Amino acid sequence: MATAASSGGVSDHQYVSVKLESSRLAALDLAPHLFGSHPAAGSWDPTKALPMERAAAAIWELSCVLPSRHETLDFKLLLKPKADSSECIVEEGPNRPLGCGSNQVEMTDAVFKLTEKDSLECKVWVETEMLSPFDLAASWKAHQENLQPSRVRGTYDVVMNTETEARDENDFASGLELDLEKYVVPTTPNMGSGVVYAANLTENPRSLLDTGISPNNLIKGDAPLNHYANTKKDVDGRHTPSQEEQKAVFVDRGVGSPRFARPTNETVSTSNIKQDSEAKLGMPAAEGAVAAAAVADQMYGPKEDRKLVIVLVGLPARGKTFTAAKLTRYLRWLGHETKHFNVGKYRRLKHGTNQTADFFRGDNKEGVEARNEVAALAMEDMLSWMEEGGQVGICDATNSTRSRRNMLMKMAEGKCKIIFVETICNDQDVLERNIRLKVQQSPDYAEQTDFEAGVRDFKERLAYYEKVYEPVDEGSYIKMIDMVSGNGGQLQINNISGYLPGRIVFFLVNCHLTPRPILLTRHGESLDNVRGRIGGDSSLRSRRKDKLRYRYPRGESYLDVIQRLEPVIIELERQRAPVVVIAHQAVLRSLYAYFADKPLEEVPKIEIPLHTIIEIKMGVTGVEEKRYKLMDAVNPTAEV
Ligand SMILES: Nc1ncnc2c1ncn2[C@@H]1O[C@H](COP(=O)(O)OP(=O)(O)OP(=O)(O)O)[C@@H](O)[C@H]1O
Ligand SMILES: O=P(O)(O)OC[C@H]1O[C@](O)(CO)[C@@H](O)[C@@H]1O
Repeated sequence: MATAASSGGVSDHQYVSVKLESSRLAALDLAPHLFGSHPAAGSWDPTKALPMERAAAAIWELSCVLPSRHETLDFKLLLKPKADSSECIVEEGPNRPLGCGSNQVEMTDAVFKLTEKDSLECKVWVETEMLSPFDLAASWKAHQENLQPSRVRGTYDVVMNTETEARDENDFASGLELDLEKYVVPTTPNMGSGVVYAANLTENPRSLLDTGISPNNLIKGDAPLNHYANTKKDVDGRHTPSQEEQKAVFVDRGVGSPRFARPTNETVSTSNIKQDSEAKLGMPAAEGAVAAAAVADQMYGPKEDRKLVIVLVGLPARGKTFTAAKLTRYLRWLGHETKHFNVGKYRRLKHGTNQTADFFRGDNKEGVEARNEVAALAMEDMLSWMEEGGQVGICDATNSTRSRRNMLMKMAEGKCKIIFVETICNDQDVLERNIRLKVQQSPDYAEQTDFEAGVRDFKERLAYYEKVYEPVDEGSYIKMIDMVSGNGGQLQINNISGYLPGRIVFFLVNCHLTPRPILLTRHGESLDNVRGRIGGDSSLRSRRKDKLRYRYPRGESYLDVIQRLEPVIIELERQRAPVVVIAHQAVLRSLYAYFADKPLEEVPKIEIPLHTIIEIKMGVTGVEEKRYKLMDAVNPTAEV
């Protein structure tokens, strides 16, 4: 089993997307345009400015593909009255430069002077991303065929390098004859059908659910992430979740009511809790040399060190749930029984989804009690699960006061070790983007029809939290400070020791949010592939009984391969440029399982077809997948 990984190189074309948001613009009958120094952007001639497409009620966008090694381009936005486009209003301030190079998202305001007394402020996002060869090929082909604006990533794009139409044999783009869009194949609902709101995928609150109903029917973990992307229900295209979806999960027992007894009739599936002797001893399910270190720690450490609780800390919209979900995926992939308990999910279940900012006020005694109560319930559920064999529990809430953290520490005393992971972000642009994402995605705002009112409410909630926030300086902690601002940020650690905490620190220090594709593909079809043979002692098929753990004589099991690939996953997380991984199926299955969050037992069965490219897109909302099938395999049914 071998891995060949290379980064970047194939195409250094740059995809640029400019988005403008204004709730006033449509009513003013003004159409936003972009013009700039490049001939394709009108060479500063307003009459040749490029119109932006209306993407939503208050959003306009334009995307373009810039050639490799382009000169710095300057541009500006301008507004043209729909009735008389000769009178245009150019945005105030200096030109906006578009440099050549890295992936980044930038958010600034554009100010247009409508009259002497009236100015219009619009939010503007400029996102640049190194372009995958597939998107480039599709765009190039469409441009060649139609000489029309084509679509890349779902938005219209303009190909800027029109003057280089004369074909050059050495030019990558001109040599591509493949329209990869037509090779796109449907993918599994797991990653392929869009990103899912991460908090929905966390543990179902067992202590809050009535008996006799499957929790999976109650909380729809696969609900699409963006309310606005759903069936049009109102002017902004917001999706209002069905009453059933919201109400079925709502079991209101009143603020400050006594704790509920845990249902005697267990309704939560515990099938994935290991019942074998290994689990009872608190041993990790993972095998191989790396996991041996964890086993040693667990055998010789004090009892409470055998179980680990990671308590997230931070103001709202700081990436706590995002970080918790990522850590959960990583630890599970390494074979550690890990569960993510999101207190927001408990809160929504017990108190409904329509709480206003007032509920989160630090001086709202009832609200504080209610929040403490659901946090305690989540912690209790986590500790019970740990007694049943769980190894790492992740408690995801703001946990923003010392008294809340004391309560959690008391509950965990003598049972498990606690590490606080605090996410701090002071970058106003990142925060603004996060807040807007939250209002788009969170079930808290699913019924709010006025997007800006939702943003205001969330900002008010945030301000209440800021008033009482006490950063962590107690116990064992990892502080992630401005890790996504683009400048690298910093990680501060205090009182961290042991194998697993060490791995967690190393993982977190390598994670970032820069959008980039990771391309997975198998080697070319071999004669053995055609014959359906995998060589060696493959007919031993002991292997058939337990393909995940079976270790070939002098060889490896899938679990061994996963352990061996751990540094590759860290490297894929660390890289900011596109990466292509060409490898054998077992290696790709193991890597893919990480990104798609597949349970270990499924790894040996994951289908990684020949002649297919799996594009994994990592970005600010999580992981998405797209597949391209380039041709059929000679023997597609051959098991390898
Ligand atoms: N370390 C980080 N710092 C800032 N933003 C981050 C970080 N990690 C992820 N993000 C971004 O923050 C966005 C919002 O994250 P998330 O929903 O996890 O916030 P949260 O802190 O859990 O908020 P809340 O407390 O309101 O539930 C994510 O979509 C992601 O783009
Ligand atoms: O009770 P705490 O610690 O504020 O944290 C839980 C709360 O955090 C939030 O994520 C803040 O936005 C809410 O969804 C949730 O109710």
